[in-house]
Amino acid sequence: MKNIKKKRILIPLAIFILIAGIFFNYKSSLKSKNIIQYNQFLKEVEMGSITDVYISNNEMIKIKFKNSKIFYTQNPRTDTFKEFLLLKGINVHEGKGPISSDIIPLSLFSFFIISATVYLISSRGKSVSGAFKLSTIDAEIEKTSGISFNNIAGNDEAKESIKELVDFIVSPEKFSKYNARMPRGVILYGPPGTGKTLMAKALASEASVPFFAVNGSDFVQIYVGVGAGRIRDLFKKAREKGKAVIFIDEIDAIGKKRDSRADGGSDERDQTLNALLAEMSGFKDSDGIIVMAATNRLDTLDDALLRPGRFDRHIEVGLPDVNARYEILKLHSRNKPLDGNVDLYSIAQMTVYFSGAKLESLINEAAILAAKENSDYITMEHIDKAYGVVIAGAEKKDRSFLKEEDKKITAYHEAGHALITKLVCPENIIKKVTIIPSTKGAGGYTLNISPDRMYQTKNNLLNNIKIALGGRAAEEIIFGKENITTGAYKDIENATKTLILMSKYYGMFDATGLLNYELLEREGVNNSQEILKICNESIIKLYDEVVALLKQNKDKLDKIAFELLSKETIYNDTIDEIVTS
Ligand SMILES: Nc1ncnc2c1ncn2[C@@H]1O[C@H](COP(=O)(O)OP(=O)(O)OP(=O)(O)O)[C@@H](O)[C@H]1O
Ligand SMILES: [Zn+2]
Repeated sequence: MKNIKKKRILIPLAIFILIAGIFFNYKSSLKSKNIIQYNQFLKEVEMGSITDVYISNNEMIKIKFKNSKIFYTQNPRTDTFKEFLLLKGINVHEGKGPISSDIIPLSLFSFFIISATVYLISSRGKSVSGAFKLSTIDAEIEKTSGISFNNIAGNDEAKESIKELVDFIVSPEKFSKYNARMPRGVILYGPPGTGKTLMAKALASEASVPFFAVNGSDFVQIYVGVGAGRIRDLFKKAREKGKAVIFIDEIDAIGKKRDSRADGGSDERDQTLNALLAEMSGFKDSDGIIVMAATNRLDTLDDALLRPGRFDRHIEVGLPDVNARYEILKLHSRNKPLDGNVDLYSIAQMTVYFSGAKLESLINEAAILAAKENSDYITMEHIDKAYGVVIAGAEKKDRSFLKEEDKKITAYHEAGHALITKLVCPENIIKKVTIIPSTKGAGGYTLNISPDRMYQTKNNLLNNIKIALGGRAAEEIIFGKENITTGAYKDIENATKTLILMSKYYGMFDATGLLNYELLEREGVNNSQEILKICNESIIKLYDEVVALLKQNKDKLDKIAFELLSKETIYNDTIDEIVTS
């Protein structure tokens, strides 16, 4: 009896001494090792003399030179440090870095002691609560304090939708009292680096709840059943905390549509997906847990994920337009010494198709260049140089490569849609015209809202076709018949669909009469030539009318295109102003 008591005191004491030993050993090993200044480190990186960097959370990080010598330098703790090194072709290791040989025996010994303690405690009846289970995932609670919606510029609509969720987490009772179904799953979709993670963090932070972040790919490429176990574990952890935001980045890894998967779907993924769906339907509305998932493409996700009660809120997070880029640049240069000659608005203008992440890295790259030169300020020259670095580091498919000419084509194409809308359907409201690509359109898009009607008249339908043709017609007028582009693909598809409906089902053309051609076909009466003829004749006539209309109003077309080129996104009032002037 006495013996055991003694042991209980001895063990923590031993552990304490050991840990202290390791700590001092580590500190003194740092002291005795070579430290180089961060400036010097950057120079060495440029010269290509560094092969490996071990990123950690420590104050100093370890670096390995070509000649295998080990040095330490200050940890810059910037978000893009890793990418910066990778772009320079340096091997980056995350975590603590290789344990130096002098620490290994001590570590082994302390591991032995700790294991023994755990064994002792557990043998006294308490369980180790899955601490060493394979199925646990490192869903650590990430720090979100200090991140608020103010740290996110642009994407106002997405921000508004997410702000609404704060209330659902903070006071779910308010909604459950009315039996209102609380949103459980939210999907944020849009191009990489547009701030999806940032939005999820801001939600957790503003609601003051823990934030659990995992990546979809953490759940695959492991043994069957483990992914599902990890999901259950993640939710268990979150539930233990009460309210929480769970963030699953790259949900595609577990939630891709079956037919689009290269492997035709694996049991492992299905099990993981099922576990996720089961967990999501498992918690009560009043729990105050929200699951957010991020993807670059909504259309690749399995429908099972998107059904009501699951991820039924879909919020688009798009690339910033020029004003949003200006705001993002301001945000990220707030704590940096900018020279007076730096004009952030003109930088915003030259960074079309840049994501927030890319703008952040542009500013950071410029800061590194300034630091290397020991310059007091970050100047426009640094930013120009950094622009080259960021562009060069980007992949080919990246849109920031798009030339000025493409921007002009998109601007005229969208201006054509907008102008025809106002000319043929003045009652329509153009919510937004933009040349920034999104999921709504490959080039840009024109969001046009017609008044609600019970029926569509023949005239309405013909006008819709004209609006669709406005894009191509503008291209032809401005750039010539030989230079029309593939950008009208969707427009032509829509126009064709409408014409087929009008002739085949609605009986709207004299030439094809009041007949339902589908029924005729079923009865063996094949009249598809008639349909083809009327569709083709109609579209030629409509297109000619659209071209004539645009030619008559070419000054307005130019004005709208010009506005689009300078502002990238314009709204109804601007267009009305131009059209009615
Ligand atoms: N709208 C924005 N306002 C301010 N900073 C932004 C914005 N968008 C992106 N950033 C910057 O880019 C970084 C990366 O953004 P984040 O990780 O949130 O993007 P993401 O959409 O989740 O990207 P991914 O799809 O690659 O996961 C942010 O930490 C921030 O510094
Ligand atoms: Zn179009």
